[in-house]
Amino acid sequence: MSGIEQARKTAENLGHLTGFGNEHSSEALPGALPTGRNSPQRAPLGLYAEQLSGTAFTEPRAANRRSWLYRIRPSAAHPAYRRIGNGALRSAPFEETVPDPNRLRWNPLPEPEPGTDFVAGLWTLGGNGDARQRTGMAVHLYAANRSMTDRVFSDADGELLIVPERGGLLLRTEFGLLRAEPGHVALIPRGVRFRVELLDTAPDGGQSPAARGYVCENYGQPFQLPELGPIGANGLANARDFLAPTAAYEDREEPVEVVNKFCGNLWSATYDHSPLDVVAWHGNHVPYVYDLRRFNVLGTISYDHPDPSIFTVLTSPSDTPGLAGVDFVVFAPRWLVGEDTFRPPYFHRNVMSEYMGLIEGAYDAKAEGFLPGGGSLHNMMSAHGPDRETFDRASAAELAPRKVDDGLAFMFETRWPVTATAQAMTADHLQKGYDNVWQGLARNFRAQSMR
Ligand SMILES: O=C(O)Cc1cc(O)ccc1O
Ligand SMILES: [Fe+2]
Repeated sequence: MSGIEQARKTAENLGHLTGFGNEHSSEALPGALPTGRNSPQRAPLGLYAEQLSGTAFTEPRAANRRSWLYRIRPSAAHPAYRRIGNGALRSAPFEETVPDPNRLRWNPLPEPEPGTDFVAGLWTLGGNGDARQRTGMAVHLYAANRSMTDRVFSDADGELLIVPERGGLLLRTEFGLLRAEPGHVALIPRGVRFRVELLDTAPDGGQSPAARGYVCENYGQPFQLPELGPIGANGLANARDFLAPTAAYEDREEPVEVVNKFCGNLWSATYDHSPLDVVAWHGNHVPYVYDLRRFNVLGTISYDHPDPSIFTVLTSPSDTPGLAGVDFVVFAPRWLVGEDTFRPPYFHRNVMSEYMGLIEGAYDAKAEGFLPGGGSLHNMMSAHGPDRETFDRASAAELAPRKVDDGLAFMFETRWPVTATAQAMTADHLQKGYDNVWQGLARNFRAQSMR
């Protein structure tokens, strides 16, 4: 059986625990989880107890994230970490280029070199804040053609929201296994070790595995569900649709490299066993997947185009109420029924900065040039909105109810401008002439109303 077939078979029968932010618990062997206490004098089955804290011990209950792991060896049993090359991964603070007010758009990443795994395939577009201060975010893309085998990755700098665009992923984590297909998002919390195996070959009939997508690295407060306010008790991303893994462990006494992203750099230490050796766990600092097609899209049933905050799946709050460090927003299939309304996204200038990506199909504000696997960056106050073709079409369209179901787009919307990396500004796949999509918008002004 090929690696892909094996991974597929594994991915097909995974158990899950449901619910966002729950105090989950799971054991791969009966009796592995201690009852009534976290740290018994001797943990069951000769396991080591270890707490993994994603928030300060003292943060309020509603925000507090931690898990207890019961593992074959404690994580502490490892030799020194040594620096390794960062590849195309960059980190905040982003100072390679001057923040750019221009609207920027990229085509998909070029095909990776043969033998590129998920970690080697990470390519940073830009970001903001400071990893050392646990503020801000980074936008990464990935393109991989090989499963990780004898190494695992973890990110001390932040949580990773993985948005597959091409090819399914099997995520083997300390907490168990998750499957993330295009159209799903997967979240790996800060510090959690994981290995990425690829589940698909390239769509062109190629034999080699292929995976491509986006990653929002969130240095700030963990993503949470947005408040619902007057929407009520249900809607948007429903908590029950978030799936956490059930415990599954590797008992491998052989060298496994742990690649640790720490304050912007990659460090490596080789354990003499697999650190995915957690037999039981409980807590709420856990990885999860969410199927974006489960998003309960709310919008106008009268007139006007609501602000896209209505499409927020997850938000990382800042210390200022209502101001997100970063929001993850999805443009999912939905009906448009607004009367006397310009239905696509309006022209706007926004204090927040918007990175957009496309998982499949097309996006309703752009007639051409915004491609699956590509992305656009509309930084703080940069003027953008529908391209000329979209404006002309939508201004003349007959306003019958219309289903928009030909694409799945998303946005990382962040409080601070995104400074691009040098590689992003010099990349061949940075589009030239993006400004032209707004050229030729006709002057329609008449001093006298025709109504
Ligand atoms: O396409 C964009 O720019 C994202 C976006 C979508 C929308 O519906 C309203 C505002 C906005 O920034
Ligand atoms: Fe926008």
